[in-house]
Amino acid sequence: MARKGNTLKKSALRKDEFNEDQPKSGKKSGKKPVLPSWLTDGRAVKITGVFFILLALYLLFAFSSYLFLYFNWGSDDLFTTYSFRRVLFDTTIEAGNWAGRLGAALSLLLIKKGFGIAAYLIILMLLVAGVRMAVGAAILPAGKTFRNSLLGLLWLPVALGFLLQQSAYAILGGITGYQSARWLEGLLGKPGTAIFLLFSLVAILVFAFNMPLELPKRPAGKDEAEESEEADDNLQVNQKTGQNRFNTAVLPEDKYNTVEFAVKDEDSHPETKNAPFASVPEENGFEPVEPRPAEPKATPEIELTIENIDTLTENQEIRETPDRFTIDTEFDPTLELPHYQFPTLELLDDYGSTASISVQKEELEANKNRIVETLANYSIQIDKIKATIGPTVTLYEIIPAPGVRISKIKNLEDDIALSLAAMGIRIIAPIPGKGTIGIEVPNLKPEIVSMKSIMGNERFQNSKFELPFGMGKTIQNEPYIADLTRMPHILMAGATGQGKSVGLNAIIASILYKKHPSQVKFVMIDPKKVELTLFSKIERHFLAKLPDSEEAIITDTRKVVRTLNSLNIEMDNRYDLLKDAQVRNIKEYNVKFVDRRLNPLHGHRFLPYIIVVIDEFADLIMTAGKEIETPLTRLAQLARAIGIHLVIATQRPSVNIITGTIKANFPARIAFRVISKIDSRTILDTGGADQLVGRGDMLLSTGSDLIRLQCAFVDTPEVERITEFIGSQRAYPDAYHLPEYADEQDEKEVEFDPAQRDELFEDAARIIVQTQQGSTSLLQRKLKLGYNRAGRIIDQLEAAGIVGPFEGSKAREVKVANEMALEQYLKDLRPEANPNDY
Ligand SMILES: Nc1ncnc2c1ncn2[C@@H]1O[C@H](COP(=O)(O)OP(=O)(O)OP(=O)(O)O)[C@@H](O)[C@H]1O
Repeated sequence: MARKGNTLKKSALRKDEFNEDQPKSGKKSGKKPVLPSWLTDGRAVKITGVFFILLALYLLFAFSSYLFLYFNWGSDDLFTTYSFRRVLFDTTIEAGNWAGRLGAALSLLLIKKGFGIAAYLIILMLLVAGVRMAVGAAILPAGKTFRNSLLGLLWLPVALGFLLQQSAYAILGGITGYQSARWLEGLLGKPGTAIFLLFSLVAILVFAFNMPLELPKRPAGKDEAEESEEADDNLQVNQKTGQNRFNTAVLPEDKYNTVEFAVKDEDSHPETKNAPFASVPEENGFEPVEPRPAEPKATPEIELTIENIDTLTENQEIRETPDRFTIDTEFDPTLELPHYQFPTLELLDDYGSTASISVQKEELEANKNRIVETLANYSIQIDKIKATIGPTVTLYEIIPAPGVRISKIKNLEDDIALSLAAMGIRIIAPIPGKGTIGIEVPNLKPEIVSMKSIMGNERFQNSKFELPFGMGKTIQNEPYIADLTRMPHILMAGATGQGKSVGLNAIIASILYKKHPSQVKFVMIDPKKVELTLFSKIERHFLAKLPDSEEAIITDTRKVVRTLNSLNIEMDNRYDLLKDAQVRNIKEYNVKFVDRRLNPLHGHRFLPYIIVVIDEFADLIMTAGKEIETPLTRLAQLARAIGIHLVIATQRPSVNIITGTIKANFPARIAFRVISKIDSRTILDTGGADQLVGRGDMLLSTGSDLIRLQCAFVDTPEVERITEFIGSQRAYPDAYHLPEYADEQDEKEVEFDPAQRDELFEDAARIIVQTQQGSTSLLQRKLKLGYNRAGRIIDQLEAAGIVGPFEGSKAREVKVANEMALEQYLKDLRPEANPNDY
């Protein structure tokens, strides 16, 4: 929209409002300016500013000279003998002051008769105002300087007048100060005046500087002191040396292998030995070839080309990342742990050569022949087959002969799979965006994609994503690197032993390799109690927990409910901060905070990302149902903008676990091999996951795309080494604390009181002892109770010694062997049995 003339607000004092956008003439408004332009265009302001600066310098000379003369030669008091007017105009009077007669007169007025040395504050105010008006720069915040200087002009003369009244230095408080102090003394007495002055000093300091009032502390603990010293040292060291945070090796970008077969004749089947391979580099296991010239032949001869074979070598270069510290005044959250070293690639294992793509030409040929044969049986003619060899499967891309309908091939899906007789075949008809049909056939010798090859890849190392993670390799052998903030939550499913835990570890490890502990925190929920325990070593670096919780890896369902609710509070708090900062998301918020445009005194703080990892979600939903689902869904719906992301894994992808609401809020879903097509549909909304080969073979759905990946493999010893490496470094005093959340249950939980036990306590005890299963969900079912009440009863049973403590996904131990023993036990527990207790 075009800007209209003369619509900008004008102010005589604001330099920045007189900018280029200002209309050059008043033509459009048609009105004549009331004031001359030099008054309104900022020139007058500049001139006044320069005048103030020079006046400040003049007064500095005058005051200093006045005090110098006063203390060395007694005085330069012209006023005692001459009038102010005479001092100004009588040229016969000689002033000793360096600033002449006027300087002497002003000093006498402002220092001796006025405010004593507090008069220097007037110079300060003139300077601040002058510089601001002349060049638009702020040497000090103007408002605060004026306010504090005026308070100083009030307090300092009186205080000095009180303290120095009998000494030769009484002039430092000025006559005003001296007389005010006398008056106060008459009114309050000396002690009263001293108390008043002390009180007013404290009041001014609190008012002006928000001075904290606290009792003197014991000397700071060793850790704290060292930490802050180190922070300073580090800043210097790093500024000087430009030390880097990574010292890690980089692997070059992976190349992929594509093999092309061309079908020349559909009449018969090709002979493997005739396949036109050229010389074979031994280490690759197969060879680049030139396509053979198409010669008319009697057989359906197939031409094979292999494009673009490249051997990967490891650790080719050491990459240096940009300097960690810049010399400026930006807030740097990483200085909280300045010596933190990022994990190095040496902590990871290789799992054989990263280059070996071990599909042999015989295997390729055999598969190709079977595909051609099968299709020929159904009279489907094909023009060309192209094979792309991935780490686990090879994709045979078929270009049908003109006139062949894709739907025909699609209908033959099952037959083709059957005749290829291999597990893990997946047919993609057509490949989205191409007019070809894809048949994925598992390799006889699948390749393990090591985490090292992903982390060492340039794409990962140079990634500018907020929360980058390397999931594995695509069928083109390229690393798949994504940003968790864009996902923004991940739901992962797969039958037991198919690679979920490894997948979770790959995501967590990626982020540990890229992020400083101040930038990201994990909330780890592990009802199985085994998978995530390794990460407890990095509790004080990377984990977040409830303030009263001892364990940072959350295994108890009750605590999970509390933690998820607490995360909801954290989310609401963060939204308030974002609103106050007038930004839309955590990224903008942190940029503003780092630029020091948000005041920590108003509650602003650097916000780390929080990643909530849940291994075995089904267990939680089975035991706590809605209590888990409600806060979790709210997080999934709303937490993206404030930097909370969820990564959830489950063995059982059934519809009662992965409900519609949960699915709707998790657009990114990962499926490892599942048992049935129905499970595949539940997780991905399509089949395919039941056709995977297992061991990290996975499908990733991002809502629009479905990609087959081989998940990066990171083994337990590797995770141990990473956590050990991080855990052995200097840490925060504790894990990151989430806001307090107490549910009603916790309040009641404190102590078991037999008199207050639930009325179903005894029935519950009988059910548990009869079935010998200490399970909350059993009580829920049998007694038709909600989770809260069943949980409360099970706690009471634990306190009464009938069941043992919570053991994750396992049922609690039942400590009473049979019903007879229980009846006796219950009898003893009844209040009537122990009358003295009440
Ligand atoms: N990406 C991978 N590459 C190679 N092997 C893998 C990969 N992922 C998993 N495996 C193999 O499968 C085994 C089981 O994997 P994992 O523990 O991740 O399964 P899971 O799905 O978590 O099982 P559960 O649900 O029983 O915990 C691993 O010990 C490993 O041998």
